[in-house]
Amino acid sequence: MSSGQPQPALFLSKVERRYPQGETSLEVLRGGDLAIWPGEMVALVAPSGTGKSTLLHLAGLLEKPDGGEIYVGGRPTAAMDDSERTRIRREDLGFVYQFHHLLPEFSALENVVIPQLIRGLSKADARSRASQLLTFLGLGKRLDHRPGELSGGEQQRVAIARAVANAPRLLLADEPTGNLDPNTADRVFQTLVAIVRASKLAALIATHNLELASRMDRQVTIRDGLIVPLT
Ligand SMILES: Nc1ncnc2c1ncn2[C@@H]1O[C@H](COP(=O)(O)OP(=O)(O)OP(=O)(O)O)[C@@H](O)[C@H]1O
Repeated sequence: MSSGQPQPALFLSKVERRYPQGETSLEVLRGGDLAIWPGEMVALVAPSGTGKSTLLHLAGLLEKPDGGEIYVGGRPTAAMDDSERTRIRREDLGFVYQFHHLLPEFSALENVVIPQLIRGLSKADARSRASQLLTFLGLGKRLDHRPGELSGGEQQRVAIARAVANAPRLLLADEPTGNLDPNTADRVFQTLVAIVRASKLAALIATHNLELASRMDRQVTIRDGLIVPLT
């Protein structure tokens, strides 16, 4: 892919992934394509065991495909070494998981500041951005609370702020509200959509919740190892 042209935030091209299974192998992805453009929110809705986590791990450069290529912002990643992949993960990708994985001994604000310091921002700029993001997500009065002093929905909103703090190209989320009760899930999901829209990010969000998925621009599934529109 050439630079200069508009590029998808993420392009999985003919991606293959198989796992050894006894003397044969289990083909989870068999050459699927998926392009996600800047500003686009795509839901990944697929039955258990069809390869959602595998796909998210590949898109997050946590695993390498057995075939095909993964482009992030137009850059091919298959031949990159580990340090380059780590840099892309830190600078271009944001992650939200079902369980928030916040640092328990640090405040909400510090949890959002730390990734920005690792990225090289000044402490003052990082604190100002963290405070803005958390306020946008409705946590302006909770900045100094530690995760253990926050509700589940509040913790997940801190995790969302942390994921977008470095202005990634692409947000990857695996069941981001799967651990919350339906009302809290709905509210957290609304804030997730709001912040992705406000930041004009691209997002790939795996969810079992069809109602939440329907609020995104596009829904895809995995069928027979290929990534296809959900119908
Ligand atoms: N490291 C591995 N080694 C062997 N098989 C694996 C490995 N990881 C996943 N698999 C298999 O690949 C298939 C896809 O797994 P994956 O975790 O991607 O599914 P999923 O759609 O995310 O499922 P769920 O919704 O239940 O989390 C499953 O059959 C799983 O057993």
